[in-house]
Amino acid sequence: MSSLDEFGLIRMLTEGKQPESLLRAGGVETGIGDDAAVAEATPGMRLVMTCDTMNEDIHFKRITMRDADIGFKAMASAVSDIAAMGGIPRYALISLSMPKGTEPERVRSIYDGLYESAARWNVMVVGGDTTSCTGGISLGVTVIGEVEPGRALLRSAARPGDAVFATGLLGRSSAGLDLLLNRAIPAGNWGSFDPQEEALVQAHCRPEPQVNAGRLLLESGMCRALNDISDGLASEAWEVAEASGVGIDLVEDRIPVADELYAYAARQGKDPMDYILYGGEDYQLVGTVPAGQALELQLRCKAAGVPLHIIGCVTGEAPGVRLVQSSGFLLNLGKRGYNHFAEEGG
Ligand SMILES: Nc1ncnc2c1ncn2[C@@H]1O[C@H](COP(=O)(O)OP(=O)(O)O)[C@@H](O)[C@H]1O
Ligand SMILES: Cc1ncc(C[n+]2csc(CCOP(=O)(O)OP(=O)(O)O)c2C)c(N)n1
Ligand SMILES: [Mg+2]
Ligand SMILES: [Mg+2]
Ligand SMILES: [Mg+2]
Repeated sequence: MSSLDEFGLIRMLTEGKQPESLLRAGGVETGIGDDAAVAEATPGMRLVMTCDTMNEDIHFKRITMRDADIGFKAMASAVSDIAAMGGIPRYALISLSMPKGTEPERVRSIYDGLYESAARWNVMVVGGDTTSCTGGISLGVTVIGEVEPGRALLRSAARPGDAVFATGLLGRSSAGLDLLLNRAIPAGNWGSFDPQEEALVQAHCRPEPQVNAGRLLLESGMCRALNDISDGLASEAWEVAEASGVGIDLVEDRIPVADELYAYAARQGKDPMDYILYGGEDYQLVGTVPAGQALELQLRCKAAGVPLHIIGCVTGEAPGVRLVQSSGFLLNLGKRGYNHFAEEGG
């Protein structure tokens, strides 16, 4: 980072990435360059606010993600929390910390990915903060969005008798991570993955937050609770169960397993459910709908091209999550998922 000072660096990373006309159309009055950003709030809407951080060696390593993927995924994971509220993402602030001596090319690529992700979900990057640090790279993304008053989809809204659903396929990101860690080839030089492996790697490096699904679920008026899956299905279902004061039964035979996950898990001698329940970083949504409306919601989602799988039900049991196994055995699932402060790290 020798040839650039902090301000030159910020300019290099952000200048011209989102043209003035786009920012204006997106509601930005004052963007990057002043003490703070000023942007429009849609009259009558509420703000939805969230942040997520990606740290080197915790969320990514040189062998697991290309630099552009890091930026893409940092934005995607924050947008996912807006999606999980049924909100519309609008603005983002980026907090970048990196060790002195980081190659400018590296951060430039991270920002390419960040802006690619921002464009995808129509998010205006309005500011941030850049600092040096002693560890690895850290990228924090704050996203501000909007939602109709009183309509946000909360973890606490599940009721006994609801059906439990998940959008899309789970466990693939975690299997992709497993694959990348086992191969231990520097990111960008992979080259040798077969198409099924490539799909797992893609799920890990380029997750797709379910913004359209979240909006559809809110607008349907049928969805009760909603949560995004960052730490694994078991952990996120537990969050809904505890916040709502209900039990959740997941039915193993109803949880879809992607072909590529099935094949990879079989090769590893592992159960695909381990990736699905405890892996995380899928950024799909898990939620509940009154059972009598589940089919209607499913049809409405299908018509909009949003997959919705009914994977279980909400019970009046004490808060907890159980798996109805294919054998019929009822297994109590631990709160286990990715845990930053677990002894073994995760
Ligand atoms: N350091 C913190 N200070 C204040 N609030 C926090 C902090 N970390 C997390 N939270 C809040 O705690 C809640 C749960 O956070 P987290 O588990 O990270 O959410 P998610 O998994 O959906 O990203 C959120 O409301 C989040 O804003
Ligand atoms: C090198 C590496 N090791 C392990 C993981 C797995 N991992 C790291 S953080 C995480 C959970 C999601 O991150 P978190 O910061 O907890 O997101 P949040 O729940 O706050 O959205 C997972 C599964 C990874 N992505 N990369
Ligand atoms: Mg978090
Ligand atoms: Mg979340
Ligand atoms: Mg999150």
